[in-house]
Amino acid sequence: MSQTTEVNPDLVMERAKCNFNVLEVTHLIDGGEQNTLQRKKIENIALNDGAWKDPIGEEHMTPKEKYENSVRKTCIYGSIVKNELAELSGMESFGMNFLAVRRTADAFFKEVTPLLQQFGQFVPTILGQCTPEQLSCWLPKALGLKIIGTYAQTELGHGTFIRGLETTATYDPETEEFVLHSPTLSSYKWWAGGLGKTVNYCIVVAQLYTKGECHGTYPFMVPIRDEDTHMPLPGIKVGEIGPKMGYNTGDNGFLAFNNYRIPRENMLMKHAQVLKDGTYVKVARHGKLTYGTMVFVRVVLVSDAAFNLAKACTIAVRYSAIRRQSRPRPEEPEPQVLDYATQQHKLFIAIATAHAFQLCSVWLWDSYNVVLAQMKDGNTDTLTEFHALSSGMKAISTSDSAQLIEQCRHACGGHGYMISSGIPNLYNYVTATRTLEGDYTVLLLQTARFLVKAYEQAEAKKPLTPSVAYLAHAFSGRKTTWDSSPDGIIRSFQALAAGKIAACVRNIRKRMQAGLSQVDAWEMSTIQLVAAAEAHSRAVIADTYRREIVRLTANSSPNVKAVMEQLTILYLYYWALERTGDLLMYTSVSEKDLVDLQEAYEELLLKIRPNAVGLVDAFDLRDEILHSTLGSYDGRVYERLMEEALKSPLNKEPVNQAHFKYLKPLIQGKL
Ligand SMILES: CCCCCCCCCC/C=C\CCCCCCCC(=O)SCCNC(=O)CCNC(=O)[C@H](O)C(C)(C)COP(=O)(O)OP(=O)(O)OC[C@H]1O[C@@H](n2cnc3c(N)ncnc32)[C@H](O)[C@@H]1OP(=O)(O)O
Ligand SMILES: Cc1cc2nc3c(=O)[nH]c(=O)nc-3n(C[C@H](O)[C@H](O)[C@H](O)COP(=O)(O)OP(=O)(O)OC[C@H]3O[C@@H](n4cnc5c(N)ncnc54)[C@H](O)[C@@H]3O)c2cc1C
Repeated sequence: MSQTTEVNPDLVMERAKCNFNVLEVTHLIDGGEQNTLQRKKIENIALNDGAWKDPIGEEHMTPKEKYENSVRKTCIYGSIVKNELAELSGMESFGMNFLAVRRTADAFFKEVTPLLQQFGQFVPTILGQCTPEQLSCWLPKALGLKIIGTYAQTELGHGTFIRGLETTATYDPETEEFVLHSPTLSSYKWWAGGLGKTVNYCIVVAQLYTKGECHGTYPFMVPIRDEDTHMPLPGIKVGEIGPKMGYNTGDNGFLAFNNYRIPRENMLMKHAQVLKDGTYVKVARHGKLTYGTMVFVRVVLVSDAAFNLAKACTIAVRYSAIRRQSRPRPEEPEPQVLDYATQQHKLFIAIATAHAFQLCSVWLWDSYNVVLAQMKDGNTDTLTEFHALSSGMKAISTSDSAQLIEQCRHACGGHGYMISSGIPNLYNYVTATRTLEGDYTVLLLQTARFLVKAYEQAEAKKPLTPSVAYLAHAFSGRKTTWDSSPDGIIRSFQALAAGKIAACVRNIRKRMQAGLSQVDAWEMSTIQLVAAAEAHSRAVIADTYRREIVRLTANSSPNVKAVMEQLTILYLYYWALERTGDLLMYTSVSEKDLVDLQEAYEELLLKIRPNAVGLVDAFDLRDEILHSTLGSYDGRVYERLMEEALKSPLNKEPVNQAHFKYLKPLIQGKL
């Protein structure tokens, strides 16, 4: 942890007040002491020589300078973490090295590296979609950065509806090549990260045509720029899409093909093949295995949501400890804003949520590895449930994380609005993750498809998979009895998810009986279906968080156990209070129970308050990674804000020329 000599006295006081061993919680979050040591080792290698520093503040650079600076730092960073990147050669290796690379990358890039997609999607797609021969050809090149690539699926006209993509890959048996073509403006590839200027290769998702028949979308490895001159190859039109809310150093791009030819071997053929004569051979047992990269990235994004939220609450809690405002008791000094109950209400749920998502992401990752292992043995039975689960968790974690990061900004008042606070960049990054890799609503509707089918299984008394086992109790005809214990609240969350799914099924059936088609009845019910999928995903998250904390703290010291338990219960109370209407509908909760719950919630905030700074210190986020004037370990907030203000190019001269050119003539009435 970085410590400067002078630490703000309020933070010194807060750290003295903390009653648990901060390092023990850090180990818990990292998944064990060895992981913490390994992470710190990589952080030291990547950060200690200051290579992440910018010549001038990135926010003062032009877009072109920002991009070039980001490429410069990518090359430095890539050479520093070369060994760790090379280890990403198996999807199972999403361990501490991957997470440490992810964390340290944020010291180098306030927005993103143009090579994000090289490791976020290009390498994972090679790993998941290639035959062994293709893998041995492309993986070493991609991992060794001999080729730089991205993943171009989305088009100007379609992102969500993959089956609607228009780019075509038509097999020509005469030359044993695929001809890639963009027939319309809406078929232009759009969005792929790094495509604008950086990459020379691209995995392109296109509609496969052979022998006059369309076989759906498949990925193709496509060289788009000359490996020597980096010029776009003939038949390729490529460029950058322009300024965005965030990701501005990521050169997202567009791409179009004019009857562009690639060898037959460049179709990624793990799940289907086109033989030399043009015969199409389907290998995969499950129709959606070509969507595998998306499933992988959705799992990664849950961990990313946790990490970014941890950063935001570290900033906001440390700042709230040093910020003093208002004088409710005239005889006393102004309190730290962290002492206001409303401030605690804004912030402590953010800490608890960061823990919840972190633990869920590890659990989801382990479950994913089980699914992958089964698929290696040819068994795809669990993929459907996993797709529903990962879709729901990705949707909720990215959306909640973005909302809570914004709440952290509110908690920092005016200074939170400064770019130098670090929060705006965090928000701009995370809010995009709600959309990319599958939009929030769209993914929850995928979860809902699975839930409706699971409900029908339960109704028919057929066996249920673990994440929906609670549906077996949905047919008792009685409201679930309210019980404010943690297990009782989780049962209530499951009851309201079950109630909402049942209501959806009833509505769909009613509408179909009234003459609507299945598609129309489903469409009319989608508002409720999204709510049901949200309730289900929240029940899974609450249950997983609680179970994992109980398991992980079984041998913890008493105070660590206590504070971890308090956060878990806070999470449960918070969401119960957010959903009082639903609880009244689907459980026996009474008005008095809810009044008691609100009171218990407020008391819990008071109990957590002395440990708040210790809790965010336990995330162990180095100042270099936080990039925040408000959130540094030493709490020298005002000094840092002033230092940053003086870096503004407008402060380089006492009077700006605009005064003489425009204002003075206006003042003198000469305009
Ligand atoms: C040197 C520097 C180093 C720096 C290192 C840094 C390292 C950092 C690492 C960073 C990590 C991550 C960064 C990631 C950045 C990501 C950027 C974003 C990239 C993108 O956005 S890429 C584009 C993503 N696009 C999407 O997600 C599209 C969303 N749409 C879909 O997923 C689907 O099309 C759909 C909406 C789900 C519907 O598809 P479709 O119409 O074909 O299917 P149906 O609705 O008809 O359903 C049929 C049937 O299939 C089931 N199903 C659907 N999808 C799946 C699936 N994926 N798996 C399994 N089953 C699936 C569905 O449930 C139906 O089943 P049923 O018939 O009901 O039984
Ligand atoms: C920063 C960023 C980086 C990206 N990087 C990449 C990349 O590297 N490669 C790549 O291929 N793509 C990339 N994308 C694209 C991204 O995957 C898509 O934008 C995303 O999947 C959403 O699709 P869309 O834009 O088509 O939204 P749309 O589907 O057009 O969504 C518009 C609205 O319609 C709603 N909607 C759509 N379909 C339905 C439905 N069936 N039912 C109900 N509502 C619906 C949505 O909920 C949303 O409210 C990136 C996007 C962003 C923002």
